[in-house]
Amino acid sequence: MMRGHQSPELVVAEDSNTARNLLLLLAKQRGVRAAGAADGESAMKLIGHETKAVLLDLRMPGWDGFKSLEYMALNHPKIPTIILSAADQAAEAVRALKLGAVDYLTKPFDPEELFAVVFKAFDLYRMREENENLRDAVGESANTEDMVAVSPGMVALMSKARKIAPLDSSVLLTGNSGVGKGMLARMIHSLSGRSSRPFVTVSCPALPRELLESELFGHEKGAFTGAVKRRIGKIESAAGGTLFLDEIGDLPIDLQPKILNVLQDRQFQRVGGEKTIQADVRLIAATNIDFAAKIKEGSFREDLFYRLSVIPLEVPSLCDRRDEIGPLAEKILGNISQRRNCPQIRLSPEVFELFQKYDWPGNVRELENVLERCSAFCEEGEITLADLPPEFNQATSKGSSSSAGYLAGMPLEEVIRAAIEQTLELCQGNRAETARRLGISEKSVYNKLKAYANT
Ligand SMILES: Nc1ncnc2c1ncn2[C@@H]1O[C@H](COP(=O)(O)OP(=O)(O)OP(=O)(O)O)[C@@H](O)[C@H]1O
Repeated sequence: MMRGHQSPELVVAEDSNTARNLLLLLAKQRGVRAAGAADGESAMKLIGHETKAVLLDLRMPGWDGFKSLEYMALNHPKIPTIILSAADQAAEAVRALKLGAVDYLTKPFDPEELFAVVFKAFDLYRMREENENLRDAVGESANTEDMVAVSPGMVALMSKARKIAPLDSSVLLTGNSGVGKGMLARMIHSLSGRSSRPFVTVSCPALPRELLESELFGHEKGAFTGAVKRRIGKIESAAGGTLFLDEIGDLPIDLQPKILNVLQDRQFQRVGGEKTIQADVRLIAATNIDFAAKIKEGSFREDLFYRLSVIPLEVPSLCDRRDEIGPLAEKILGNISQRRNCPQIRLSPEVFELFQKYDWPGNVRELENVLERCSAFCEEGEITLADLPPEFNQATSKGSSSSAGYLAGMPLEEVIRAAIEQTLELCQGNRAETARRLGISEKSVYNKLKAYANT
């Protein structure tokens, strides 16, 4: 039964009274506590502690879907938003997805399909919450023992990291995607004098420019449309601790002087604010790109690069430390087994050998994903060749650790499709990251996927 003080699990923003009332009725029939409003702004006010998803019409009087999405990204980033769009609004729906909506449904919708999407969004919300709790827990406990380091390169890196951890200088971590830069940053923080204060991460490509600026520096009430209350940015919330700027190469050029100011003068201003605020953070930045090219083309300031890289540390790719694949796999499988409360899952000798030969372009993250997936299917606690994903077998069965051998003779379109689909999987469905890694536009990724969906 709905109690007065409980906030809705589902908020519906839809200007058509008939459609809104129908949605609320359908929700009630499924035991979902829902509330609705006819415009975005009123709907946003209904969001409470128990809200796990928002259904958002795109065209509404007052705050439309886009304005509401921006508000959600700023104020309720964990709550998934599902777009309700008319059949002729496909382009707008895509824009909404880019602004962070998780899915979109075209009207008229099938109630079963609609609620399947809503329940998936509830699951996603729970997952985001769990991840956040997990991250907080890991943040507290990250220490040298969590990080596997047995290869000479990693042992040397860890020893350097331990030495520089207590200093307050900024650190630039370089290395390919998934090598462990984020983990190393946490470790440096946990070994520093700032360890009892927050470790705060900001991923530069994850947000559009305006949202990123507000995420970093915060904003004053009324600074821009949607800024309905003052917001404290990540630099401020990391006070006394460490700010980890992931993928710093994607920091927009016009935000770079503001970060330079934080590094040089240890101060900044909130967006729309006049007060100068002291920035008490240690900066650790990470990148997987070649800065020389970015500086040359003028998209990254050289002075900022030098300020950031007072201490440069390079994390080697997994294929350059193959002796670490075994210990890493064991550690990851240990974590999985512990989480599932089952005996330690092992690799069969054949899989172990194959793992040593494989190139691991997605590095430790790919190893984690493969193990996570295989251990869900494996029987009797051992991962065998049959449990491996097909593309993994394909890539290695030709006796070559590089994929070039099996690509030869394949129709180009299939190669492109495989590259897009596998990169998307590697990036856990993140289209923007997929586009970035493949060096194509996000629109091209979207168009290709749309075309593949019809074949
Ligand atoms: N040496 C290691 N020991 C144990 N786990 C590791 C190690 N290196 C990486 N991992 C794990 O691999 C995953 C990827 O690591 P992380 O996110 O730190 O990589 P990254 O280099 O920051 O990636 P990206 O550039 O894509 O952000 C994480 O789940 C991390 O816990």
